Amino acid sequence: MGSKNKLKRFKENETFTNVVQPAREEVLDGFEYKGRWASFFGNDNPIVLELGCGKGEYTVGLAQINPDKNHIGIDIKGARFWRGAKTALEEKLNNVAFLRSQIELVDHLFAEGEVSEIWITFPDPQIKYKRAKHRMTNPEFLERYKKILAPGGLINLKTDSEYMHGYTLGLLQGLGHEIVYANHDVYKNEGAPQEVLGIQTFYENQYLEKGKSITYIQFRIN
Ligand SMILES: C[S@@+](CC[C@H](N)C(=O)[O-])C[C@H]1O[C@@H](n2cnc3c(N)ncnc32)[C@H](O)[C@@H]1O
Repeated sequence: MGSKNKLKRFKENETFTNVVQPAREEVLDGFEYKGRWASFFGNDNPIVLELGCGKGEYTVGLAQINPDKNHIGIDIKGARFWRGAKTALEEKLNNVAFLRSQIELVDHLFAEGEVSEIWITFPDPQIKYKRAKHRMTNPEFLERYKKILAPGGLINLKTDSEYMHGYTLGLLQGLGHEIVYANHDVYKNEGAPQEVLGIQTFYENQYLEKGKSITYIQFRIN
């Protein structure tokens, strides 16, 4: 995408009522919506997050299926989620928001137990050992998710990366967390839920064109 187009999207994001773009300091000093997301949406429906949402396909797709839940896509790249935010406004989906922030700050963005479910869609697997701290299912991230999830809250990981799939399964088993469901090729092996089969992301479509298998894990943190 050209820089002119990006600038246009950044400008438009500022006018979108469903986009929240706090400065890092605001988040660290006591974020206005932490513990108050119900006031943002005007109801206290369950909150579902998509972390590293890119263009926000899951945020919009799940919001269409579940109008009685509030969906928030988080990404640091505003020019990407501009797409999802615009679609949600055009379709008058008032249960959608996009939040521009670092996922590392997620426990500053939401209060304890404020989130009912998390989707992690096609994260960069960060295979190199030095990059492990950025892997979105590493133990530090799981601790952050645990803080903000309500009791029994679910985490969903959908990825093309065999590495990320295997790493996460091994970690969950080792730490004694509950693996609710796992499938290493969702379009081939029967049993994956409709939410997994019926929504495809931008990155997913690229992997599907290359004939890659798509994997899925649903789990709970103990
Ligand atoms: C590989 S892309 C996947 C995007 C989308 N989920 C999809 O499937 O098309 C990963 C996304 O995560 C975002 N991301 C990666 N690390 C992040 C972080 N620490 N905080 C916020 N966003 C992050 C990137 O900006 C990028 O949009």
